[in-house]
Amino acid sequence: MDHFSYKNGELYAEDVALRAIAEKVGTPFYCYSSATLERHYKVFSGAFDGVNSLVCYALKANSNLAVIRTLAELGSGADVVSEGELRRALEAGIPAEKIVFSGVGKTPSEMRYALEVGIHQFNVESEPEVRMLSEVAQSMGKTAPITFRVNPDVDAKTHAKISTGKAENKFGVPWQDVSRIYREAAALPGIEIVGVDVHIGSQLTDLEPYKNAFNRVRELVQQLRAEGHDISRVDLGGGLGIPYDADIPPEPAAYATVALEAIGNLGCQVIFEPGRLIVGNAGVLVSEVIYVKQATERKFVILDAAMNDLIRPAMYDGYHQIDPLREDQKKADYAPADVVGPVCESGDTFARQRDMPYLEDGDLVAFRSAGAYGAVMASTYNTRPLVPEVLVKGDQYAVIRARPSLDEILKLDIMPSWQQS
Ligand SMILES: Cc1ncc(COP(=O)(O)O)c(C=O)c1O
Ligand SMILES: N[C@@H](CCCC[NH3+])C(=O)O
Repeated sequence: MDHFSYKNGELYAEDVALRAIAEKVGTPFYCYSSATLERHYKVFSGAFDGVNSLVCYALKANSNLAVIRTLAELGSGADVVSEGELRRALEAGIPAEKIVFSGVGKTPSEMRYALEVGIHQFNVESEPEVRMLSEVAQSMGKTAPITFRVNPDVDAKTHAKISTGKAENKFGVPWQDVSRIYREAAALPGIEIVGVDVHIGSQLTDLEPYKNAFNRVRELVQQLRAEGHDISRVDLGGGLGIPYDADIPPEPAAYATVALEAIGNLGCQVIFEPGRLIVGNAGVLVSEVIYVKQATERKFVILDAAMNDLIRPAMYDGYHQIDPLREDQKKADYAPADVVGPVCESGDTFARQRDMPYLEDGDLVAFRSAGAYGAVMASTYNTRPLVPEVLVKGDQYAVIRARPSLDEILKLDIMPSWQQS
């Protein structure tokens, strides 16, 4: 069931009309549905019922505290990639023992903080990193539980910018060096090896790359055990795609079958790091049409949202369905148009020559599937205030991040002494 649907001729988020939020909060804004967040989390975690598993929601997809809290209340763990995300996870109520720390560039001070709070594990991505982690842990009289993220050199068949499991990508330790790297790490005083980690990319719509990677990991676990390592956890990462356009990604249940066929009977705790799957379709970006410009070659629908608010179309040619809030407009005369924002870049284009319904100045539209990698990737480019976020639950809604004022933005800059009058 879609929690963003038309009722009484208007697009609603659960039981709240998006137009009513727009009137109070102004546009553009992100709006998330608690019911969708809950449903997605439950469908994913439910696919592993009865399995020794831990779902660590990947905060990078959407790290608003209220969103994390919604998932924390359902029992979610967290996958974090910075001290900032780690603090968010803890603040939102996710216990440290359900938090895994990923990323190729963890700094010594981030390591120290994570060791202090006692996270579940570090997913280490290189030899210099494991040596540094050992030193930091030893200096604190602790040992760091680690997996190595291994690079299985498989093609995830997704956009090049979000593919992470090929040998040419910066992620993970090279497959041919894994055995030596585990052996050397096992000898480090501040390190306790607990498992193996893999994450091959994002927005995967095909199970084949997963099958290949997970089967390679299965063999690796058996080999590492034969070499004397105590492997009790396998972290399979995230990456399962969502429907944006015509692609129909596999259901979590089918993904679970592939994962458990490969890893299920190894006697390990199986960890997952889904991001987009949980939050992607739980959010929309609502924007107002500022002008409709008829140029010689084409029609431009100019919105008040721009690439700084939602960068996926500019950065990955990402597709987002754009629907008018008024249902009668959704049914009205379609004609090709470019949908663009006000930022001074040609790349500030959300859709090119897309069949759009008839729209006029002042009309409101919603970008679908904007809950993941939307607000978190927003910037203030062109001195546009960071876009606010709203969370709906039933017939209630709350602003969960406010739009900063221009005064607040200007105050962030500091004039050097020689310029102060
Ligand atoms: C290590 C790691 N885990 C989890 C994720 C979450 O990915 P997704 O949002 O595609 O599920 C990512 C991002 O691709 C990642 O880099
Ligand atoms: N930001 C990307 C996904 C990146 C995944 C990061 N691990 C997107 O919007 O598709």
